[in-house]
Amino acid sequence: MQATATQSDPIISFRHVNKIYSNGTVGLKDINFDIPRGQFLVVVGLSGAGKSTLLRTINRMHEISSGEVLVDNESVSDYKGKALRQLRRKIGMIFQNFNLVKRSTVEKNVLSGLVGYYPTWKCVLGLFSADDRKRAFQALKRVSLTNKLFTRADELSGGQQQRVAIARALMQEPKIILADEPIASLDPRTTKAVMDTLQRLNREDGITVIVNLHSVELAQQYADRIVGLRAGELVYDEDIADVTTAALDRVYQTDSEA
Ligand SMILES: Nc1ncnc2c1ncn2[C@@H]1O[C@H](COP(=O)(O)OP(=O)(O)OP(=O)(O)O)[C@@H](O)[C@H]1O
Repeated sequence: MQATATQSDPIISFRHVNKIYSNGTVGLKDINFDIPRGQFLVVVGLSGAGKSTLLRTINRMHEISSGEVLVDNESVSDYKGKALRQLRRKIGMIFQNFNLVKRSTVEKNVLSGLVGYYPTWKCVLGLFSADDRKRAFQALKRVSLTNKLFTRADELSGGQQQRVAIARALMQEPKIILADEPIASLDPRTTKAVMDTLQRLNREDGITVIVNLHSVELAQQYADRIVGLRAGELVYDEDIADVTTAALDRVYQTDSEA
């Protein structure tokens, strides 16, 4: 079944991907594009354009209706059981609302990134090895938060919580990070800290990063490439060198204006 992927193969490919929700809403419409390894891709579009849906088809948080999503040349729809858990391990996910256990310490939250590696009961009981604790510390070092190891998550600022969420994702040693509006609830200064952290992981560790953003300005600042969705369709796809604000604005036209 496995076609071994080489470095030059795209890490993710969308082939005629359609997603229709059970209530009939079209989430994605014939999406076709490849994402090269190590790219920092930003997805933009109006609210409801399909950005979250697109991201969530990659780790199968959402099932597609037809077409294929390939990760490392393999169709994610074929993954079951252990293979699906392994797929999800190599894909870290960052959410707008951080998804931390607020009453737990930063260290425990970061260690919970190992949930795909340990039996769940071990995670629940907090039975982690000294080596894993060291890894958690290293992950926190990458996001500059080692001084908060034993602080409760709900005592941190939003930006710090998001960096804990990134450290948690790093415990999976991911090849891909999906970030769904990671800075939507942050102020400009903490936004920069979070985006800089994602950029560093992309550049230094070669992690492929895919970020959904509302801000075109931020997209232009951080992306290697920007794709734009409108009503579930891919209507824009440019490398950053070719991005113009005027062309990007068209992504934000409503159907009546388009
Ligand atoms: N579980 C669901 N059931 C039915 N329709 C859904 C579901 N989730 C999303 N949709 C619809 O699919 C379309 C795409 O939604 P999606 O959340 O992917 O957009 P988005 O671009 O991420 O929006 P936002 O920027 O507001 O997060 C929208 O019309 C939305 O209402």
